[in-house]
Amino acid sequence: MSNTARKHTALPKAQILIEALPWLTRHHGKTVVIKFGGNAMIDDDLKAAFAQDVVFLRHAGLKPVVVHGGGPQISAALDRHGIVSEFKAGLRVTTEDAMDVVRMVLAGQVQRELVGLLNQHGPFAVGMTGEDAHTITATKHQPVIGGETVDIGRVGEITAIDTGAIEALLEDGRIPVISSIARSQDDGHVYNVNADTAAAALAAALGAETLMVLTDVEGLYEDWPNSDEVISRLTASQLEKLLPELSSGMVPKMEGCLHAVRNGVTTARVIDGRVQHSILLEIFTDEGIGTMVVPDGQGD
Ligand SMILES: Nc1ncnc2c1ncn2[C@@H]1O[C@H](COP(=O)(O)OP(=O)(O)O)[C@@H](O)[C@H]1O
Ligand SMILES: CC(=O)N[C@@H](CCC(=O)OP(=O)(O)O)C(=O)O
Repeated sequence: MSNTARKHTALPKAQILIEALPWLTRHHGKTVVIKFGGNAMIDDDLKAAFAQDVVFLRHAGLKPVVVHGGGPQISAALDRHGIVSEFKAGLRVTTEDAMDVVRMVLAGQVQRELVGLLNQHGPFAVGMTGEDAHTITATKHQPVIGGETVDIGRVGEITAIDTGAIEALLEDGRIPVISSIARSQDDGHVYNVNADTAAAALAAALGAETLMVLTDVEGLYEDWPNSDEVISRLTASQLEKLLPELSSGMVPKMEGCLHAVRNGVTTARVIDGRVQHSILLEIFTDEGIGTMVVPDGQGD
């Protein structure tokens, strides 16, 4: 191929990079908390593409922080240990024995895998749990279901976030990868925290620009499970009205998005993690591809 022909074939690629420039300019130096849900970790290609996207953001001058889930992986491990998985109010009933398995799977398996994938691109990822350096502190969560307080074991309600360790890592150019386990403020043990809740609390405490929640649906469906019409944008107040109608995994996700935008985060997005490079797709589309939650007063 001649030099001129080579230049011509490269031109569309240059144009694509330039198209991303406004987004990259707006987000330069900003912190982005990305929650990777266990249900979105479907196959190796998808996980590898996720790692590429996160490293891309890091090289583009953003500060990505990864918070990961692992619900299905925990359920499979509990099953192998002969422990039955039960959820109440969208949260896993976590006995002392189950807690050991939760910690082993999140910190020893899922987090290690993501750290390994990210570090194929350079010495970036550092794995930690909310226990480390008092990053996440919690007390026993006691949900009220049907008017009664229910004991769901070692499930934590976040009471404090210390962003010191994460900020030091970001300052050093690293990518923190955080498992949703909290230290207990009550005893010497640990608590199981829903990963969406942990990601939202961290996004707010870090003053993140964006919270991106990658899951296994296109976004928030308007009338789930009857229709697949995705709500593309909603304000905090609109979301608040909708919360009582939501079910299962969407409850902590949307409560988290609401908490984030009510506490300084500019946008919270629920996006389809089953789509390869879904994070980069957000950069190239103005409104994004999933559901975007914005603070009140922004186009409502
Ligand atoms: N209104 C809704 N829109 C989309 N999904 C919903 C809705 N209500 C409940 N869901 C359920 O929430 C699930 C996502 O939450 P979850 O299973 O906890 O995923 P993750 O592992 O990514 O956190 C979806 O797969 C869907 O079954
Ligand atoms: C208290 C509670 O329910 N904790 C979750 C933590 C993992 C998680 O949230 O994983 P996903 O994001 O993949 O759902 C659990 O035990 O499944």
